[in-house]
Amino acid sequence: MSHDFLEVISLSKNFDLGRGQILKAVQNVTFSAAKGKVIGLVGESGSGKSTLVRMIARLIPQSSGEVLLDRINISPLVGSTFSRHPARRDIQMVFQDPLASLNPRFRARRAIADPVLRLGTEAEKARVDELVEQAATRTGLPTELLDRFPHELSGGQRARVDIARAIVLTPKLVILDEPTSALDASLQAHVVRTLMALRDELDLTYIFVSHDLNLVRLLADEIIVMYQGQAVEQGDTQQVFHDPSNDYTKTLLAALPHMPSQRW
Ligand SMILES: Nc1ncnc2c1ncn2[C@@H]1O[C@H](COP(=O)(O)OP(=O)(O)OP(=O)(O)O)[C@@H](O)[C@H]1O
Repeated sequence: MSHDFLEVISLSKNFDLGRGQILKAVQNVTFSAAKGKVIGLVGESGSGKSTLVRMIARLIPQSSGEVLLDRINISPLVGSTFSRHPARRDIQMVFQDPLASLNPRFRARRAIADPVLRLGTEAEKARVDELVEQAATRTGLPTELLDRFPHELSGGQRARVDIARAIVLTPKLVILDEPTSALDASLQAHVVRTLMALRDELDLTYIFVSHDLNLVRLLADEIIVMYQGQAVEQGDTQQVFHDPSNDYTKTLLAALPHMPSQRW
């Protein structure tokens, strides 16, 4: 039977707010992604995007539902249990603000080496310097910057350190949570081009979380629109943009300035 590389099945998350109040942050979201595809996840603030991707990355447990990566059901594993599982290295996340996610006391070289030292095989650990330099080169970070601390780098360079760290062990799934939102438009375009080149080179699957519908339109093969915890619209990106079925999506799209549908 054919299967998609990533399968998310009816995934839900309830937060107990106390006093009998339950917040349904994510409700029964189902989607799948083939290898090498980019899934764009959009929706307003509070719609459940981060909660959904944090469950997929096994940072938090789901209330119900399943996540399968390459047919392995990883949904029983979370946090430290997942960190010891062989599938852990296959999923990496890139966060919104590298200054917040990078350890200020680690030079870029050490930051990028971190997944190798924690999750790599003995053979990979033995060639950590080579792997770090390869990842830096792949992400367009000049290797002479590897001995700098995060505060000694520009925003674009920090974003590249974060991406290099995510790809150093050549994962299969990379979750990008608003990775370029702290950057200005021209830097954003550079970083996005780098991400697309890496996707092609390493056959990565991306989940790209963004407020920016125009960016998602250019990048994503498929799109999921979240609204109040539910996936209210999902499907082929061009189809969703040309013929949205859901009223909320129609409102979102009507608010967009016209953009040519070029690719990066
Ligand atoms: N640990 C938590 N405890 C209680 N409620 C939470 C928790 N984490 C998130 N929420 C709530 O779940 C809902 C979804 O939040 P989430 O961060 O997933 O949204 P989002 O779409 O990623 O928003 P943003 O674009 O602002 O990052 C929000 O109402 C949020 O307040």
